Amino acid sequence: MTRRIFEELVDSIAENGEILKQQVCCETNSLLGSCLADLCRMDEETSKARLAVIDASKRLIHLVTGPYDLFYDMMSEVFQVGVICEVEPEMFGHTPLLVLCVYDPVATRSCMWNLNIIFPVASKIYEGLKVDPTASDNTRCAASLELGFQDYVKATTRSVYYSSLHTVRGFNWSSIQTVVDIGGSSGHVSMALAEAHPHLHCIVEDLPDVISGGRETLRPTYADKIEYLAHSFFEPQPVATADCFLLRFILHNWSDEDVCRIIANLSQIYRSLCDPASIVRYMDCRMLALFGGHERTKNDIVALVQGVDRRLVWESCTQPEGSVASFLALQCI
Ligand SMILES: C[S@@+](CC[C@H](N)C(=O)[O-])C[C@H]1O[C@@H](n2cnc3c(N)ncnc32)[C@H](O)[C@@H]1O
Repeated sequence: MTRRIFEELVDSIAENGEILKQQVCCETNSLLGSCLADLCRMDEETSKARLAVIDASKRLIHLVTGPYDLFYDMMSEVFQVGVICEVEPEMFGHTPLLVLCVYDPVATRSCMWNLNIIFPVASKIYEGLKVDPTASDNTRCAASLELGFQDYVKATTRSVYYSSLHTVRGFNWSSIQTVVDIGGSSGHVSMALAEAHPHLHCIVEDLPDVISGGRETLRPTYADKIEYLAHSFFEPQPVATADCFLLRFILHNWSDEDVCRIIANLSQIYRSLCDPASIVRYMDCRMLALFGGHERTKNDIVALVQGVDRRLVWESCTQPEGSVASFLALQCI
């Protein structure tokens, strides 16, 4: 179909162009202006041929260049992004932003992050708002729906390897009165501890939003056993009288430098850690890919801790059977 129209247009231009050519040849140069429209003695046949050439040429341009209006609409969308602009009518050029992206690797990566991560996630905002119109539940936000990150976390924490029962059973809690559950989230580990060891007083520390969520949902049975404290582990530890600081799945997504800052903010440390096993190596890779952090062996931790405070000395390491993590006990001498 397109081929037939193309051939008809080319033939029409050739045929009518021939008629125009004859007229042009009859004119003396002095009478011919800057274009054929200026032909002074144009008879009816020539006039028709001229209009036919104009019409066929326009249609041929559209056929060869594609639907220009649609193309222009699409370009107008691209203008909004700010990387291409219309330098002059129908002439497109790069903006300084695009030039920056070409020469600055940080700007390029930032654009790629937006294109690969943010834009696909943002496309799920509508679905997220349909299930959670207040947009207050991060398990149903666009990122969770698109990337399934919360499901991944849920599935991991549900597995037996990560069970809080290992924390409950794997350590001799009888000598401890007060435990600070650093980065304790909504307090699920403290609840398991309080249930199994009723003498324990647990203080759950986490970021303010997490703490207010935990406080609101705490069951009355735990009211006198668990308290909540909004605190960042990058600030000096406010609870000076605790017997034990529990850091469960806290250090592994931070760099050595950050881990040193976290440790330096504590006066005594008890840290659960496992010896390298295949599951830990797997976790190690995930921490590296997601946060630039990594899992640490007993020796890694001891070296880090000693670098921060030489009074903190290695006491014991026990790995509850079936647990991915171990208890690493360090004592302040
Ligand atoms: C991987 S979760 C571990 C939760 C809990 N300890 C467990 O074992 O299931 C890490 C926790 O650290 C908290 N967190 C992140 N940055 C923090 C900070 N600067 N200060 C205190 N808590 C923080 C997060 O809100 C989250 O609850």
